[in-house]
Amino acid sequence: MTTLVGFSSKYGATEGIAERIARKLREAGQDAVARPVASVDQVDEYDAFVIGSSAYMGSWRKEATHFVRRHEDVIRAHPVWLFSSGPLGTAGKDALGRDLRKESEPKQFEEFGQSLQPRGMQVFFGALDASVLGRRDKLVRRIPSGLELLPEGDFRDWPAIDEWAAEIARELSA
Ligand SMILES: Cc1cc2nc3c(=O)[nH]c(=O)nc-3n(C[C@H](O)[C@H](O)[C@H](O)COP(=O)(O)O)c2cc1C
Repeated sequence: MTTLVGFSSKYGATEGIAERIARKLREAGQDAVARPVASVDQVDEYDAFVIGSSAYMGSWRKEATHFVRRHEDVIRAHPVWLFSSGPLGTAGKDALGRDLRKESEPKQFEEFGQSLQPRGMQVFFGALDASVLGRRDKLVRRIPSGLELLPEGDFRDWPAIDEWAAEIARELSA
């Protein structure tokens, strides 16, 4: 039984999360590989799916959305979990006191929550290195409150990621 941890990552933060999940699954005795979704053509060889993308402007990256839509019939016939990497900073709540991870759910969680009936959908804090951002992303950070919403740093919560991977491993071996 092989699990695909398929990811879309613009600057590497989500790739790191996907690699970590795959490693934790392997350490728990599961066969798991992390692959960029853009490099996966055939999904028939996988028996379970963990699919994740970073979120930009409230949305998963296009290649992740297209991947899921293209392989929806196969994916939904197997155990599936979705994750998104996005919110930045150390606060758990936004300026209005709302749960930041809940507010950072990409719109795809609603669509694929319905179509795939995933066993879990999880938002993880992400990472941002301003020095590697493309021109447009740099400009977005310059809009009013852009720097506040998109602070620089690595906010990935490894214990939370490990715990989620352990939960998946437990379900897969049940
Ligand atoms: C221009 C820009 C827009 C962003 N928009 C969002 C967003 O709407 N929601 C969110 O949760 N994170 C947002 N982020 C944060 C990224 O999703 C986060 O840095 C993520 O971990 C990057 O992962 P990647 O390197 O794998 O692409 C944004 C970051 C940038 C630079």
